[in-house]
Amino acid sequence: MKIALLGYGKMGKEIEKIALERGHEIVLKKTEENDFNGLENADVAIDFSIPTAATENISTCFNYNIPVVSGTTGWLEQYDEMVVLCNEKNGAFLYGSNFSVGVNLFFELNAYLAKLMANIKEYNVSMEEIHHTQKLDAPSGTAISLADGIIAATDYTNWTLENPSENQIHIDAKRIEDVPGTHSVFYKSAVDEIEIKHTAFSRQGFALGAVVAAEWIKGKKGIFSMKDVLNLG
Ligand SMILES: NC(=O)C1=CN([C@@H]2O[C@H](COP(=O)(O)OP(=O)(O)OC[C@H]3O[C@@H](n4cnc5c(N)ncnc54)[C@H](OP(=O)(O)O)[C@@H]3O)[C@@H](O)[C@H]2O)C=CC1
Ligand SMILES: O=C(O)C1=N[C@H](C(=O)O)C[C@H](O)C1
Repeated sequence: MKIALLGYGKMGKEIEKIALERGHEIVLKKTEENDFNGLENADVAIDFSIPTAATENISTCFNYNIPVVSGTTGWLEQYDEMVVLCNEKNGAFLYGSNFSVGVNLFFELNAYLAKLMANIKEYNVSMEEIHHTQKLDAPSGTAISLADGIIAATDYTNWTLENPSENQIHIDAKRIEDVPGTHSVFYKSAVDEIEIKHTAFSRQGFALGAVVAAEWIKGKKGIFSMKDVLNLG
């Protein structure tokens, strides 16, 4: 398969390594410095760029009729716009705040726990995410997905990075050198605490998941998520 990499930083390079190992070819390495030359030859594009570049990258793929998998975080207020555009162009689009199998299972566990806790008012929920110091967005896309999972099942209405009111989920976003990504969800009462936690040891799991998603989306049309790729229902 011919792959266009939109973003060739820490993730782009890790994805390249895994894509080559799986027999794919890289036809474009897009950064801030170059243009989309080569995108026309791709079977699929993988966008891991920066928040301000994601929508241009994704919409350009729709214009070229190339299926696109995006893992870039920090641009989600424009997600609905991209969905409309994808449908207008009869394209294929898959966004994932986190492509690792482990985190996608963690999303399911989080949703299940939130459902269990929905009517148990003794517990307050909060979250922590820890990432490397180069990360541009806070909270992480993964933390937002986890918060959305809790909001869907409980009386919590939104998340905040500081001073939560009663119906807000507090997310503590920490930046520590070289941490690939750690997410925890806490339910605390006066007498105890339940914690669920996912720790990434490297970027390998994110990158493998993105390549598997790219292999999966080739030849498809529509809007997808990692739930579809991993058959999580
Ligand atoms: N969904 C997931 O599983 C994961 C998502 N991420 C997300 O992926 C994104 C990238 O992360 P990471 O690789 O660590 O970041 P890096 O900062 O290491 O890389 C970003 C890359 O984007 C490039 N870039 C800048 N402008 C453009 C543009 N206009 N078009 C295309 N590329 C551009 C940069 O180019 P230049 O070098 O020229 O500046 C650089 O190559 C982030 O949003 C991060 O949150 C990260 C890990 C996992
Ligand atoms: O920027 C990162 O590095 C990561 N970003 C994603 C996010 O914002 O959730 C996924 C992962 O945690 C690493």
